[in-house]
Amino acid sequence: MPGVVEIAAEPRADARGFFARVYCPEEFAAAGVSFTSTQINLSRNGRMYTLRGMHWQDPPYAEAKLVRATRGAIHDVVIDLRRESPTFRRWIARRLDADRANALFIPEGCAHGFLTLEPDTDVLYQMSRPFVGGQARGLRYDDPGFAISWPALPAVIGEADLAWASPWRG
Ligand SMILES: Cc1cn([C@H]2C[C@H](O)[C@@H](COP(=O)(O)OP(=O)(O)O[C@H]3O[C@@H](C)C(=O)[C@@H](O)[C@H]3O)O2)c(=O)[nH]c1=O
Repeated sequence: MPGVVEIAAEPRADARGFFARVYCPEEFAAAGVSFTSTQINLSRNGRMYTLRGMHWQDPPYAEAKLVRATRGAIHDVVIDLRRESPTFRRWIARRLDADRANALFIPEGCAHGFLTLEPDTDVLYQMSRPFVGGQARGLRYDDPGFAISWPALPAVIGEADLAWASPWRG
């Protein structure tokens, strides 16, 4: 999907564990990803199969984000909502886990959501712009127009995420 990039860390392991650089704007730019973060958000998810999504914001509040699990693991999903994109309306999924320290860069114009794959999973987002309330847009994780294949049904999901209009007619 154009502009969506999985970032693999290069952990240097020793007797203590590992060390990995996980965010480097210069290296990202060299790989064609223009991204600097202004805010960092953390969500804690107690139960396995907690679902959050599918979220985005429209211009002028559109956000790019760099997402990772810092504890546990997630099944991370991106839907391309950019009309000019060759993958408009398609979705992709990646497993992100704390042990591998991998991350997904999600550009503006894409919906994002995840399902936790372990209990007590923490998800860290680096955001391209400061949060502006009241601008959240969303569609249902099970919207028939997208038919996302999830590894399990959600055990926990917020009321707001169940209330998005379905099917999405954006
Ligand atoms: C997203 C966000 C929420 N909030 C507030 C609003 C609300 O009171 C509380 C919880 O917000 P939400 O219910 O929207 O949180 P959540 O459902 O976890 O929203 C997140 O979902 C994932 C899938 C994303 O991609 C994120 O960008 C974000 O949209 O935190 C902030 O203060 N800053 C923020 O950046």
